[in-house]
Amino acid sequence: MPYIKGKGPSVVIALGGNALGKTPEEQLELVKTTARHIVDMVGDGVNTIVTHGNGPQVGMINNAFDIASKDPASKVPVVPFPECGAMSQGYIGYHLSQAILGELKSRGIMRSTANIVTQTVVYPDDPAFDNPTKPVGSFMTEEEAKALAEATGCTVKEDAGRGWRMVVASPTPRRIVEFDAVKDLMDAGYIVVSTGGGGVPVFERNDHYYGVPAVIDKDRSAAMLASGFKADMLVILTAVEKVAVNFGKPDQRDLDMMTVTEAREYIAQGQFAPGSMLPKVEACIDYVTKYPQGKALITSLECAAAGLRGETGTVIVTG
Ligand SMILES: Nc1ncnc2c1ncn2[C@@H]1O[C@H](COP(=O)(O)OP(=O)(O)O)[C@@H](O)[C@H]1O
Ligand SMILES: NC(=O)OP(=O)(O)O
Repeated sequence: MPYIKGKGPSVVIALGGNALGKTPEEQLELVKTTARHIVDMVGDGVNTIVTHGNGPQVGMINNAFDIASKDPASKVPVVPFPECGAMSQGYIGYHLSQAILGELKSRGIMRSTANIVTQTVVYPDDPAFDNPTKPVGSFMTEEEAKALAEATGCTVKEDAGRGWRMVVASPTPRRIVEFDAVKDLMDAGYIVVSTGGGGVPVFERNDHYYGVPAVIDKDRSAAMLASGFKADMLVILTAVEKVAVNFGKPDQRDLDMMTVTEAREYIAQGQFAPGSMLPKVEACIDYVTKYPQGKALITSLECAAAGLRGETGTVIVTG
């Protein structure tokens, strides 16, 4: 089916960490595979917005500037955290866009990409600012993490049984500043890479925006975009094909479908790990609650195209 601008179904995709890798070199290689799966999924018929995480990347950029700026000989200035967030969006978007363009071209699909460095309004009184929870940067041992906290004053925490990381506040996204521009580009047929890392968090004061040192959960921002656009689907791509109950236990059971009521029951039972699967399920609940005609899908990058065809993954619907 040839692509007809604005006529196909619409999808907001949220890419997890396994789609990007941890270093620029690794990312440049991994995004080729990511782009193949994205184009398999949305090819020439789907209106698409691609959002992505930035935890490892914003931490890496922040760390590099932090260390360099402490050495007077380097003449590297102090670079604030929101600027690091914007840099992470720019560099990840550049890699993704390059890879998607290459994939489209190799298949003869006449579409293009557009990257938008996006700002997301958050509220100053958000309680998240009193309790940093969002892991950024690379994993460390407990000793390394505590030494970093001692040296820089940052907060460090254990991340879902996988090691220690620096953590920053993760406020609730309230509004995407560039929402209209993203919509116009999507309607014009571009595959839009937007709201990376959830968008750079900003406070809005007297008609101006001010960057905030925090990282928004990208799945929550993706859900807000999807409900705002009344997108037909929110697709959260991570490292597992399906969401499970009793995850990692001998009696693990993979789920094909959950209603919002069932998802809430599983959350109450503690089935989804905070900091990993829980925010994804919550984002899906948020989207289908605000836009009940929508369908949310959680699956792996490899299963993305099959998931969109309804063949696999976990679907979350209203009810
Ligand atoms: N109930 C569950 N079902 C499936 N996966 C789960 C569950 N609880 C925790 N997980 C873990 O959550 C991971 C997804 O979270 P995370 O790695 O933080 O996401 P991202 O892909 O956005 O980086 C899965 O790969 C899986 O290891
Ligand atoms: N911003 C964000 O959610 O990044 P990660 O997915 O890398 O944690």
